[in-house]
Amino acid sequence: MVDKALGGAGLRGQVAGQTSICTVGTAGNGLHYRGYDIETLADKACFEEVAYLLLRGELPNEAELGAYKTKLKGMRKLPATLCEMLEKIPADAHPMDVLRTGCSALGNLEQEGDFSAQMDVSDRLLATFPGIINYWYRFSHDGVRIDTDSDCDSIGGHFLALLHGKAPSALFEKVMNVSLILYAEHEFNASTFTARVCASTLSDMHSCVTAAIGSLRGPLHGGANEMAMAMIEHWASEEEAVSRLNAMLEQKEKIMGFGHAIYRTKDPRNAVIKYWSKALARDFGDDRLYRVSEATEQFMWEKKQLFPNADFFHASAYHYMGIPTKLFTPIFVCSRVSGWTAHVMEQRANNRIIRPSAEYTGPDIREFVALENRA
Ligand SMILES: CC(=O)SCCNC(=O)CCNC(=O)[C@H](O)C(C)(C)COP(=O)(O)OP(=O)(O)OC[C@H]1O[C@@H](n2cnc3c(N)ncnc32)[C@H](O)[C@@H]1OP(=O)(O)O
Ligand SMILES: O=C([O-])CC(=O)C(=O)O
Repeated sequence: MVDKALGGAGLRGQVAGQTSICTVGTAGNGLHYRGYDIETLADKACFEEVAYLLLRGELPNEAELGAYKTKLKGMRKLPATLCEMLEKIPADAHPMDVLRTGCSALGNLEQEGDFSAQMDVSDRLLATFPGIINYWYRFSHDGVRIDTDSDCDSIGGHFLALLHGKAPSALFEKVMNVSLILYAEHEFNASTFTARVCASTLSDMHSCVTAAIGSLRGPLHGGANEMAMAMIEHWASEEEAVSRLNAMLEQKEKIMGFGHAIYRTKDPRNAVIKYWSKALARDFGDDRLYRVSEATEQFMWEKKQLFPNADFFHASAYHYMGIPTKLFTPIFVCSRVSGWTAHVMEQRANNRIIRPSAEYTGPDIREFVALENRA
């Protein structure tokens, strides 16, 4: 029986399993990866260090980090067959579908088999996702067959290098690094829970991640960063933002990039990405989007006590770095795959098939009526 006090809809408040990877909102509004505070990680660590922490349980020392970055760099090349498949996907496909297909295709070409190489499979996905999405994007949009290797040794820098065909500025590489850290992990969110349900059947890693990408795609989850951009990009001023928001709320529309299933007063990732969005606005030389975003934040708090989640200021930040809006959510995948695969391995290590019960609301037991006798 669902505990009504916990607000059963959406399984809110129910403990659905154990994890040692992450806590969300336990210390008020805090977020910790394996005990480390998110703000400290975003300030002092690089994304590869954080991925290592999530996947292996401890921060690497200098030699371990160097070796890990070298390993990931050496895993970037895509199989030729995968490139051929990506070339067949049309330019108007949804980029999250491209990644979902790319992940699934890789699972055919490089089958996981038994789980003994699960760490290498996880690293391979982490290393190849920037190449998969950018190979498709550059081929379908620019007619270019890119080399999915780049000289950048950070995953964030590598993503931008593939997209723009040149090494990113130090500022852009730093912000990508911060962004990937912020997005890497978030306990039992919808996509991670999807991955764990799939893992609990003892399915392979590629199936778990493919399923998770499907869940992240939706606008109530990862897709919100793109929807936020679509909302703010046409607003010329703070005044226009406020009048449009008023109209949207009157129509009972949801404001994308606001609210959260767990946090009640703030999302700790917001202040971090907001800071970097402001720095990027200065660098860009036009802060309209940033000002409009700040006005939206202030209005939403005053009017609805709703705060920006991780997605909202990512919209302006990514835009300032010259990233097309349709690639926003795929970047989330390039990061969150570290959390998903860590959860799959954790589920496998202490598994019982996830199979909750349902409260039945259909008709009582009734007699079957033969087809010819039905009204
Ligand atoms: C990285 C991430 O995945 S973060 C989440 C990204 N998603 C978004 O930004 C989409 C917009 N936000 C939302 O749809 C929701 O806030 C969710 C999906 C994130 C959380 O949903 P819930 O847990 O159901 O929200 P919650 O129970 O706190 O909602 C309380 C009330 O606030 C309203 N509300 C919540 N978010 C919003 C919003 N963004 N805009 C307008 N109203 C909102 C709800 O409609 C609800 O109103 P009601 O009681 O009249 O029905
Ligand atoms: O935890 C959630 O429900 C959504 C979220 O913020 C995330 O996955 O990063």
